[in-house]
Amino acid sequence: MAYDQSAMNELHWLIDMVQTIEVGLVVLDRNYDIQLWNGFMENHSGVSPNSIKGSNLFEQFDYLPATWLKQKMESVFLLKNRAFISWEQRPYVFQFGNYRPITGRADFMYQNVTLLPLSSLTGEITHISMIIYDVTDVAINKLQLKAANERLEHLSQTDGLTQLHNRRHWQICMQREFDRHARYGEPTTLVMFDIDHFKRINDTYGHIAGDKVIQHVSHILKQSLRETDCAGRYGGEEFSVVLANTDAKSALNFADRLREKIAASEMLYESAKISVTVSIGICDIEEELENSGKWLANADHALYEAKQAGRNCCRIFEG
Ligand SMILES: Nc1nc2c(ncn2[C@@H]2O[C@H](COP(=O)(O)OP(=O)(O)OP(=O)(O)O)[C@@H](O)[C@H]2O)c(=O)[nH]1
Repeated sequence: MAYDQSAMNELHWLIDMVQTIEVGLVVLDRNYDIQLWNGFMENHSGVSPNSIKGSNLFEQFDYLPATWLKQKMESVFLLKNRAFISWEQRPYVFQFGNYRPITGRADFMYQNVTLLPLSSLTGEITHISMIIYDVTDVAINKLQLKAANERLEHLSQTDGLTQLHNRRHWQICMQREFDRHARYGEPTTLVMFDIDHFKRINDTYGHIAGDKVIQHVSHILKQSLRETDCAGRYGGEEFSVVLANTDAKSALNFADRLREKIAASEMLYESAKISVTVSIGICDIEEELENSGKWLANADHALYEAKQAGRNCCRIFEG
């Protein structure tokens, strides 16, 4: 008798805990009809256990990804194994609002869900249980950390003045294109250019005007690029571009168009109209090129020749 009493007590406590625990508990039968719906589910869905018991889960919540979820549930019935749904795979299964004040930034509750086979007294799997965990805090923290890391990564790769790749990151891209050429042999060309007599701009109009000219030139450069081109600010007023799938002749077309666009444009600074020109060096990858450093040096040499030839012109490196 005393044993019965204690067992009854235990059962009572368990039911109480199931009702009040801060985790969602749902039991479904073989037809996905709801057999148990605890307090957590009631609080977040607004639907009481009495009104939902016996109704079909997928009819009750028609937004549920039925095909996908049924497939997972069938495998739980069949293989008698647990299955997990992580918020990273699917942010939520049940569309519940997020009421937590600390994570007010999320509009919905992120969830991890476990599907658990429930066996009858004969050992048959007749039901499954869904256990729904609110992981909004963890998810938001992780997403914020990821976003912050992405911002930091972008900052560490980007030149602040022009928003082009900075020198270090551009060199990594350039090396990648050099290696790609070694593997696939596609024509790849390096273009380096430098603003002519830039010192005079600084001396005449001041450093701020000089900075604006650098931004102006990089803006025109960005407009001229294709998706696959990799452009960077190599140094103060020196820019570098790797043109993928482009031979020296096509690169010369690109470079001449860019040069003409820059020469034809004007930048307004205070009441002054500032025009600049650029000199451009071009070098494609030849078979005898030992490394990317030599490629860069050759393009730089071609740029030097363009300067020597009177500036505002392009030169292709001739070995
Ligand atoms: N405003 C500004 N000036 C810079 C920046 N980086 C480098 N410079 C200046 O750019 C000038 C480069 O001058 P030089 O290398 O002599 O070349 P240049 O006057 O352009 O002459 P050429 O290249 O021979 O046509 C220097 O005066 C640098 O101080 C920058 O970020 N902003």
